[in-house]
Amino acid sequence: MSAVLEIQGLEKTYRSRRRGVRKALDGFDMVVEAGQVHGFLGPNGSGKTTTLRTVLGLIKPHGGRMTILGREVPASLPEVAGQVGAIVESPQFFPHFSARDTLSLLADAGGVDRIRVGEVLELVGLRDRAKDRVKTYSLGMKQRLAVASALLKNPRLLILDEPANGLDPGGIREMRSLMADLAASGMTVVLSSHILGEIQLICDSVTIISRGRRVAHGSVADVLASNSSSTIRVRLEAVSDLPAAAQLITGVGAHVSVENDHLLVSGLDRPAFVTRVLAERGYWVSELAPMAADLEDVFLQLTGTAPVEGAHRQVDQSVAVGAPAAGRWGQ
Ligand SMILES: Nc1ncnc2c1ncn2[C@@H]1O[C@H](COP(=O)(O)OP(=O)(O)OP(=O)(O)O)[C@@H](O)[C@H]1O
Repeated sequence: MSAVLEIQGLEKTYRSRRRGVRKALDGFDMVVEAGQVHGFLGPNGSGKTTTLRTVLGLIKPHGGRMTILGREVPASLPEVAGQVGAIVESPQFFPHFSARDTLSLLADAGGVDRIRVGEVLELVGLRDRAKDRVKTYSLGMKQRLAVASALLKNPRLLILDEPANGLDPGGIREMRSLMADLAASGMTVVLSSHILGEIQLICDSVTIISRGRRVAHGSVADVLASNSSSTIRVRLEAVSDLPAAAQLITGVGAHVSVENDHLLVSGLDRPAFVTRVLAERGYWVSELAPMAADLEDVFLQLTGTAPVEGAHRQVDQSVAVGAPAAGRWGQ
């Protein structure tokens, strides 16, 4: 596999008289392989938009290296720009234009054959409303139009900031299948989103950013596996035996919590040991199951943004958890 987008050690510091100095990107790394749908995740204010805007040459970084399709950017942006489609922050459209007029105008300006307008309208599901004025569109329909405009050039790399924003459940599902179709056609898609269940369904790989640094990356399966705790759920044939069983397991060095109808056990190298310890004392295990973490669990854990009872987390309050990855090119 070859990388379509590589970022190494990206630095960006914002300075303003009122808010002082704010380090938005602090040595950030990211690698996106060809043909993948790559999820870019992070809490509010963690640096996602700054990264995407920097990649697109809209913001000047203070350090680091970036390549798109193997070419250094921003220096080579003029050469690669024709192969990159992007929506970063909701684009504004003329409210009195129809979707077809809007896309025709953009096609003409970008030297794209007008035949492509009909194709992208079909792809994003706007064909039947293409002649209506944009001002009559719902938020989700405007979002579809934005995606259509990014697809006009049939780009090799498509970058979408929150593409599912404002879409209804049916629209989200359609967006998911559109992403899958685009990736199947060879396009590489990078999408930032806060809808983690959706990312888990759509994406082949992810990068998680927290406080301007990468805290996890890789295939969704690997990120889940390497960040899942080794907690196992233990059920017994008799619920009334749970407290005594908990004591026994604690006695062999595991950490145990007693839940309603099961135990949660962690800190054991060999989970099957639980079965033996309990069986020896006549307690019969009816279930021994590893607890599967989902992307939301991992995200909350890595970014330190899980809700805390009685506290109102402030946007900059994510905790730097875990060291940033080594960040060599091509990793
Ligand atoms: N123009 C700017 N001037 C000063 N600070 C800025 C500017 N743009 C962004 N920041 C700050 O940089 C940090 C990163 O912001 P950024 O918009 O990249 O986050 P984000 O991950 O895209 O957040 P969200 O999920 O809320 O869109 C934040 O603390 C933000 O306040």
